[in-house]
Amino acid sequence: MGKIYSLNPNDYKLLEEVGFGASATVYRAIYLPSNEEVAVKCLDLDRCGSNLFEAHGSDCSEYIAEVEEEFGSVDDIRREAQTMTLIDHPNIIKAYCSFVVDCNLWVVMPFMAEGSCLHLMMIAYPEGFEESAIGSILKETLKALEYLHRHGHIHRDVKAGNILMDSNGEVKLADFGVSACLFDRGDRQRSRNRWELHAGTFALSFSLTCSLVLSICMMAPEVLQPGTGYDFKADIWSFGITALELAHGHAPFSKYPPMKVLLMTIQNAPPGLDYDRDKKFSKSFKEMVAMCLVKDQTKRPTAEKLLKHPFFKNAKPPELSVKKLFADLPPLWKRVKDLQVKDAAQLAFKNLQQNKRQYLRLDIPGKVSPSGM
Ligand SMILES: Nc1ncnc2c1ncn2[C@@H]1O[C@H](COP(=O)(O)OP(=O)(O)OP(=O)(O)O)[C@@H](O)[C@H]1O
Repeated sequence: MGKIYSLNPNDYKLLEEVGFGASATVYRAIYLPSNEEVAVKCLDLDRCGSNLFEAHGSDCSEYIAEVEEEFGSVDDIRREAQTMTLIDHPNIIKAYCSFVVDCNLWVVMPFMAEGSCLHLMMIAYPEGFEESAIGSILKETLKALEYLHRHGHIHRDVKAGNILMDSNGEVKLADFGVSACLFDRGDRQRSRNRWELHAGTFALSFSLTCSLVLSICMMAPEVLQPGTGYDFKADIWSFGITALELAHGHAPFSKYPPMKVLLMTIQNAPPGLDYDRDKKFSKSFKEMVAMCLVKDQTKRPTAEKLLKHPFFKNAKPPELSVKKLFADLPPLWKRVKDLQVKDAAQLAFKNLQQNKRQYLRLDIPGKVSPSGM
């Protein structure tokens, strides 16, 4: 029997913010009864797809009733949270417990002291990691996918931002906010499918965490195309894109607007590692990525088969190749704070540029035209 965690929010002392996503903020926290370090993911239900909460002010019961009517019962959501607690694999973040606090869902999980691969690249490796670290990170992630697929789950959000690392080099796949159970039947699956809008919008789905999926760069062509079914092979595509993300520091097409990414994913040849430009990477790595990024999903390998590829057979244990990535860096909360400051500065600069453009376009009294007229 695993350890039991209390469902009383007062038993958790929230400390620094260590991550933020489309729908959640993640805190380092102390579980007071045992003085244990944990992570608490606070999902803001207000940011989950609709703005129902705004319409109801602070009346949470009315809000939850409306959520139930729209998306299925909150009991279903709780049941799915239970499934998360049953998942048991060394490369998958397990939820210890979850409960509703006001209009937030709190998910308590192990604290991964080095945060996500995405944050690490943003702070220290803007051009991506070296191949030996990539091999270890991908192998651990693939073991997690093999387990999930074997148990009938599709993760649906495989990306560098969902691969977490601990200070001993351990790697775990996180975020089941958008995972779906292949064995799901009936109303719950139907209500979820109602929220899967394809081409023309972002692929958007509602499940346990009401997550809004904006990770369009990672999505397989069949996921983005209306009317095409998809299965666990969609994770293999995202896994290939994640490999490129780790190799270059960003996903292919990430600088384009979502609609363009959607069209490029459907119409263009699949992205990959370039034999000339990516000289520093081995042939075996390039081949492995090319196997994942095949447009015809039936031709992509299963996770089980991919694990047998020579690229993974030769991968180093993560405590050798991953641990050294963060050897000289400040603690996670400090890195996250630095990123937030950088983001705010970039936003301020963008606004300034926009105001300048507006000023040059508008006929503002007292404005001196560039020609001096
Ligand atoms: N257990 C954990 N330990 C340490 N950091 C974590 C943990 N879980 C999440 N984080 C950090 O918080 C960030 C956001 O978490 P998460 O991806 O779960 O939120 P989200 O709202 O679902 O994001 P998105 O929808 O963009 O994927 C992660 O990228 C990671 O940096």
